[in-house]
Amino acid sequence: ESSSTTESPEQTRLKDAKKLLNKINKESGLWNNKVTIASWNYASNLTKENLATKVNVSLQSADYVKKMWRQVAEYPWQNLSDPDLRRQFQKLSVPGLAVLPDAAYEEHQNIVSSMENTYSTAKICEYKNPNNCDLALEPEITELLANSQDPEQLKYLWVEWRKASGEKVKSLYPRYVELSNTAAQLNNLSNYAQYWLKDYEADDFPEQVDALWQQLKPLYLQLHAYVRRQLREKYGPEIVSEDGPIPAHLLGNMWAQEWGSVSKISVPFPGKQIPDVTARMVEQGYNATRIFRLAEEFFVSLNLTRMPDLFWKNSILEKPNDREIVCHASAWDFYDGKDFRIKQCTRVTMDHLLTAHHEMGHIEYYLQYKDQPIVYREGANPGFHEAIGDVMALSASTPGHFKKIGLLDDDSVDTEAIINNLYVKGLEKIAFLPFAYAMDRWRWSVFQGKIKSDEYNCRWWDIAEEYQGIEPPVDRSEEDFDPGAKYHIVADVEYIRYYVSFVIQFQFHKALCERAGQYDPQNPKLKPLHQCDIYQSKDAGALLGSMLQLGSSKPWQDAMELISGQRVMDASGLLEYFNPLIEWLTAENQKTNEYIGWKPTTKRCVKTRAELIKSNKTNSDCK
Ligand SMILES: C[C@H](N[C@H](C(=O)O)[C@@H]1CCCN1C(=O)[C@@H](N)CC(=O)O)C(=O)N1CCC[C@H]1C(=O)O
Ligand SMILES: [Zn+2]
Repeated sequence: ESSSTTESPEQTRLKDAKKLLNKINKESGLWNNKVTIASWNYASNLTKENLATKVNVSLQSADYVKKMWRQVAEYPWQNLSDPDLRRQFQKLSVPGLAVLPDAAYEEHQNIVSSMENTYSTAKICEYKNPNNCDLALEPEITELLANSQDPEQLKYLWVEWRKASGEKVKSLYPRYVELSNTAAQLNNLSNYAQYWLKDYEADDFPEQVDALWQQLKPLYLQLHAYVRRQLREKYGPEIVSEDGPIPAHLLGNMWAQEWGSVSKISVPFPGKQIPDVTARMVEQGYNATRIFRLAEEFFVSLNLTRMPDLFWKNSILEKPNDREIVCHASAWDFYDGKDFRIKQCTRVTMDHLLTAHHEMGHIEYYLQYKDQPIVYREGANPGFHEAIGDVMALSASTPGHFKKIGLLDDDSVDTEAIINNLYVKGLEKIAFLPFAYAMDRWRWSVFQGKIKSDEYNCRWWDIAEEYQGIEPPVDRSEEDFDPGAKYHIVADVEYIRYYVSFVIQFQFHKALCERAGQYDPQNPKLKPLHQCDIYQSKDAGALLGSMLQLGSSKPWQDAMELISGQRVMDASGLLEYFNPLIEWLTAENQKTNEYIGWKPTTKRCVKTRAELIKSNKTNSDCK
């Protein structure tokens, strides 16, 4: 008999398309879950067996992805009338590394796992004590680097870590680059840099990033000049020059990516309180669970979703003492709408309290978009995912909030206290920008073939000097591989997402503060942006939640408009937040007639170490 509904051909096509997408969504959800479980098992117990299982499951999943990819390629989805269905098919048509031929995919998996394993298990000997060679990056080396004020010890830690990590993976990197680029080309993209940049849905995204840097660089130059002076007064002009780059080992962080540790020797008004709550956390008996419960309480106060029971059951919040794991903190989505975890070798410090908020921001995003199709269970762009936890921390780490939760006594907001607070925040947020930019400026050039494998290290230092104004504590050569001393390089994780996050998190902060009634754009002086705390604002939580629920179902420009009313990244939030600090630093640098910027480094980067030894010998001869 004739069909009861007079379905148009287009309606039939849409129905078929939805059926296909539902099938793929179910299957890919199951495969993602299996792969994530195997990856978690390896990352939380670095054994050969767990690696074999992880690679094996990844290969099986890749077989499914290739089949699905061919099915999508043969399906006429491009002219479907429904833009949302087209967007889902578009994302499915660029599945990533899994479309490499099996042998190549297995090799890529093994190379990245091997580099990450080397990094995660690397140990060095204690300074001046070759009997103890059991120092790991977390917590030992990180804490020594943050707290030591012995430049020779700092230099030792900086050099030894690079020998034990980057140098060890140097030989693997060219093949990783080659395989990654092959995978990109199979995805119809010219190279792996293009593959990473596709998630930002803007052909001019590198230009957008550079435009923001041009706007923010003046802030960085003022902070850099002031910190260089403080370090020169501390360590002397022999080590810290008046107008050159800053020696990287003195900045309290293995990669000079955030300089919070130097606040104690350089804060503008030493008599005034610094909002470093580490001591109070230790005094009050904080432990890992209490740190994460505190972070959770902030999200719940906004009426966002609390952590599921499974989160507390399955997460690893402390470094185990019976096995090797990847200690670098991370958040995990198991794609079943129920299982979400954090793995963090938590220490009782303010830095780890902020990291806990960062990681939980990822979990909250996973929870908010858990009912989206699998292809949309991502950030609006990767920078959005990195920003959420930090936005919470911008409120949770104000002196006013710390006082509210009993971690700080003096939350005075006189000018000097404000400058101190903004200085500590600036060492975390402003110092980070050129580091994050440099990370992918180097990698984009490597993937685009502009940096060859025989110049990896010296070009890395050219870029670090150009953007960060830092120099290595000792001469370097192409026998070193300093990029490989940073987690995201060995773990195949794109980094411009953090640069984007550190700009847009202030855009989000400003929008949420306004929605919370904590900030008036007509009268910003009433409650300055840097004192805003959105804690317990259900209105702010509702606005944020509505953006998070989108996942990547809409272009990020739509998500940005929903939360902030703008459709672009805009540094004005960051500039307004730090304005009092920049004015103070500029005036201070003028007073001391500080050289703003840096002249070329005198440190060398050459082909071989032999060249350095030879030239050092000739130098000492002629002295
Ligand atoms: C400490 C933090 N660890 C990452 C993060 O949380 O982003 C981990 C490792 C790489 C990706 N990742 C994840 O957890 C993802 N699964 C989250 C997601 O994409 O869903 C980190 O690396 N940070 C924090 C600020 C600067 C940077 C650094 O420390 O250099
Ligand atoms: Zn993150």
